[in-house]
Amino acid sequence: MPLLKLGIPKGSLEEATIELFAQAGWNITAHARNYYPDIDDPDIRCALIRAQEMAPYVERGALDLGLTGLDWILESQAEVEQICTLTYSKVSNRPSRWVLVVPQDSPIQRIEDLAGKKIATELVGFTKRYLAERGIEAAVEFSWGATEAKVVEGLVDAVVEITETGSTIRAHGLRIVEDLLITETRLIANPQAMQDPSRRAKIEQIALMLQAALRARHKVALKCNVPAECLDAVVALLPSLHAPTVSHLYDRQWLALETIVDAASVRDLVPKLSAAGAQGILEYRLNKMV
Ligand SMILES: Nc1ncnc2c1ncn2[C@@H]1O[C@H](COP(=O)(O)OP(=O)(O)OP(=O)(O)O)[C@@H](O)[C@H]1O
Ligand SMILES: O=P(O)(O)OC[C@H]1O[C@H](OP(=O)(O)OP(=O)(O)O)[C@H](O)[C@@H]1O
Ligand SMILES: [Mg+2]
Repeated sequence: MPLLKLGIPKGSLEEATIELFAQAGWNITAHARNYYPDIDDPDIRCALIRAQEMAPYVERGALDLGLTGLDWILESQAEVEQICTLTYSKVSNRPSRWVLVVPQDSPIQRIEDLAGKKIATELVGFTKRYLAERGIEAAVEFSWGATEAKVVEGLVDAVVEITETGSTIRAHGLRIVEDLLITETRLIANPQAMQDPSRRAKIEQIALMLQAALRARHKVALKCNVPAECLDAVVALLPSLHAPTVSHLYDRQWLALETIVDAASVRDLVPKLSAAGAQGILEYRLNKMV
């Protein structure tokens, strides 16, 4: 098959993306001084590309496939096929938000109060369109970064910035006026590449495995042994969607129970299972969930 040209986002998403590929089954090794990381799949050639430039390169076919944020796909207005959403950011498995922020004591309370004001952002096109759709006339200027500092210094009236954990906004003592966009990582493909059966198959394989790896991060497997007389009480505690597998132990008075649950529910669930008579409770991490 022809080599599939894959763009890995350089910058904020780089580490998290390489980690996700590793969990999905592909080892990518970045090198300090070149932008062509190795990948242990002879069908794929990798390139490190800025998230901001990913969609235009995928649109024109310089890359068949790439990962970038929804924010930069919208900003570039590139025509690419969005294969799937992969909800992870720089440090978490959650989306990030582009927000309008002002100093705590600013008179700006609502987005409409921006009329006649000056705003700095890296996401200029999106912000201009967002304001135009609401009939708000304001000056939007490009910021090369460290954007929060500009509103603190009074260089502009407001900034539109991305926030994930909220720590940068807190550190600058800023106030969020409005959410403009919830963004998460997307897998995007060149439309012609999707017409080619062998590249399409490879893209679908990658999409399936990346989604399976991400899904598994939110779930765990639970195993326990239950005396037969406690089985109904223990099963009643488990979420109904996840019907448990039940098998007999050598001692027929005991049953082994296995199920998949939300990782976040475990700290509440395990004490309840124990109180209902479950013993030898084990929790396993999962690597993939299809
Ligand atoms: N915590 C985060 N901070 C910034 N961007 C993030 C974060 N989490 C995810 N992203 C996504 O990463 C992409 C931006 O990454 P990129 O590395 O190109 O910009 P950057 O983080 O501003 O780079 P730089 O390190 O040069 O400031 C966007 O699609 C954005 O949605
Ligand atoms: O809500 P948080 O988790 O604090 O993350 C958001 C911050 O991270 C990014 O900064 P980056 O590291 O890209 O620096 P930059 O401002 O120079 O682009 C972004 O521009 C915010 O400043
Ligand atoms: Mg930045």
